[in-house]
Amino acid sequence: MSNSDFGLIGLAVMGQNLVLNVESRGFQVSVYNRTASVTDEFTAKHPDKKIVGEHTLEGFVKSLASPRKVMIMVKAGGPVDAVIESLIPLLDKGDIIIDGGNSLYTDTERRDKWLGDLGFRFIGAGVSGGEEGARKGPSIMPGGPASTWEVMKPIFESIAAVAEGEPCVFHIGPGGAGHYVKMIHNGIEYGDMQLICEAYNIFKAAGFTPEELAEVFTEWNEGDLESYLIQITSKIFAQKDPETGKPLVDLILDTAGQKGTGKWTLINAVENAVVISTINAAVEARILSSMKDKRVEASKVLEGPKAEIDIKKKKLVKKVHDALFASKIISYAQGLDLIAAMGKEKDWGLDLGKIAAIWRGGCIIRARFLNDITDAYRTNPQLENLMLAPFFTDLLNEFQENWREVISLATLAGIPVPAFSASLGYYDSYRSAVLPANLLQAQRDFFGAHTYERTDKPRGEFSHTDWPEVIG
Ligand SMILES: NC(=O)C1=CN([C@@H]2O[C@H](COP(=O)(O)OP(=O)(O)OC[C@H]3O[C@@H](n4cnc5c(N)ncnc54)[C@H](OP(=O)(O)O)[C@@H]3O)[C@@H](O)[C@H]2O)C=CC1
Ligand SMILES: O=C(CO)[C@H](O)[C@H](O)COP(=O)(O)O
Repeated sequence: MSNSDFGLIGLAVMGQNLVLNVESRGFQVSVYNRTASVTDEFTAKHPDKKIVGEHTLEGFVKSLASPRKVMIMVKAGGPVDAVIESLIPLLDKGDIIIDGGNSLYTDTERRDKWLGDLGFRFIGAGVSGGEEGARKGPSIMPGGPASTWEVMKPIFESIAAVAEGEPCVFHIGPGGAGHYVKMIHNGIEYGDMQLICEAYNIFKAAGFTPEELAEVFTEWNEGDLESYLIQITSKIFAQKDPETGKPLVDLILDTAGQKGTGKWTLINAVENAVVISTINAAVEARILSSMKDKRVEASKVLEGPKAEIDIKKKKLVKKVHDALFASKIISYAQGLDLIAAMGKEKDWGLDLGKIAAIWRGGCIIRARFLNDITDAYRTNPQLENLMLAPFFTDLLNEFQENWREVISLATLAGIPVPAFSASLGYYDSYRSAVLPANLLQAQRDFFGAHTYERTDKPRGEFSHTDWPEVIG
């Protein structure tokens, strides 16, 4: 048998499906998994495919054509380093290692330097699309040297999703840029998911059944909210539990898991002094959801109104649609703002139009409105904030009344809407020519002589006041 064009290590959900995808494009693929039985089961399931299963890393490396292209799809963190360390003695200079997992971008930068110094080539590529995307065409966000990308381009372009005739992959930038953009993609994913959950909670309080919600989300998916997450949500509401015949969603415990990309996004936002309040609220909502026992105890003593919303269902659907869409625009505005800030800070030369374009297909956040985001940045690559692109300004102006009403209705009924509220708070703050920070500056000057600028003096000229003494 000839040597394989591509090798993949880590045959869990993502790895297996990526292998099948690569193989289906005409490449021969060698595979290796730490637990050998997984390799055997996988190759036995696909006897007619050009897939070579290996039980040892030595055999795996030997089975690859030069320069070797080895993709690692294992758990992020220590396992990636462990696999790289085992590969180093077996590879030749010039061979290419691709980490396709959800690695923290700073780890990718460390690995980029480590492997580069040893003469290997390294690509840190975010891959999005879950099981189905990996199999049929994910969105891929590769970072690393442009020359290494050129070698990988034919394979990556052939396996990626296609949106509007364009492959959902391009060279994002050097070093950790690809994994960084994937991290923000996931932060935005958290925001999208939480906003949908808040809409669901409001609908529940208005008496919608899961069957009715399946219809609402199906209808939404045929309009301007069309997206993968809205689509799967409609399917979730329609799903019955085979054991009980009840809607499955009603039987799932309300405690959310998270693997870290949302938290990393928040840390990075704080480091860059960029507001991502919608994503922040989404991460915190997952944390609060996981405190199930504490919430159950608190629900017995802390009072609030009955969670009931009394409004005609059809009217509510339109209002919640507007609140959801407006909040979603804010979430993307914030995520893209963070990418722009970090891109500048790191001098990565990031292209927001191209990034939005590769999120239009394959990935979890794929959505019809990413076409409009792509257009907005292609029209004006220097766009200050997505909210200020005329298309989105018009939508926000149209939606803002219903958005406020939904948040008021929810708040008066004691229904938590942290991501809706955080989004509106950002919108209202951003559009306020005057904020109450004058008082804040006075407070800072009062207790710490931090000085302040005055409205009647030029910017950059700082004043201080001898405030009255307050301590005894
Ligand atoms: N699942 C998803 O929807 C998505 C996942 N990702 C990312 O892709 C990567 C793979 O994800 P997924 O397919 O879900 O698999 P998991 O993250 O569950 O990882 C399981 C794989 O990692 C291997 N592994 C774990 N520890 C080690 C180690 N110390 N040495 C060698 N191999 C090890 C396992 O081997 P063994 O069988 O021997 O245990 C198995 O092949 C992760 O980084 C994930 O975050 C990205 C996008 C979507
Ligand atoms: O990267 C992904 C999707 O894009 C993975 O599914 C990831 O695990 C999602 O994050 P979390 O597990 O924290 O919800």
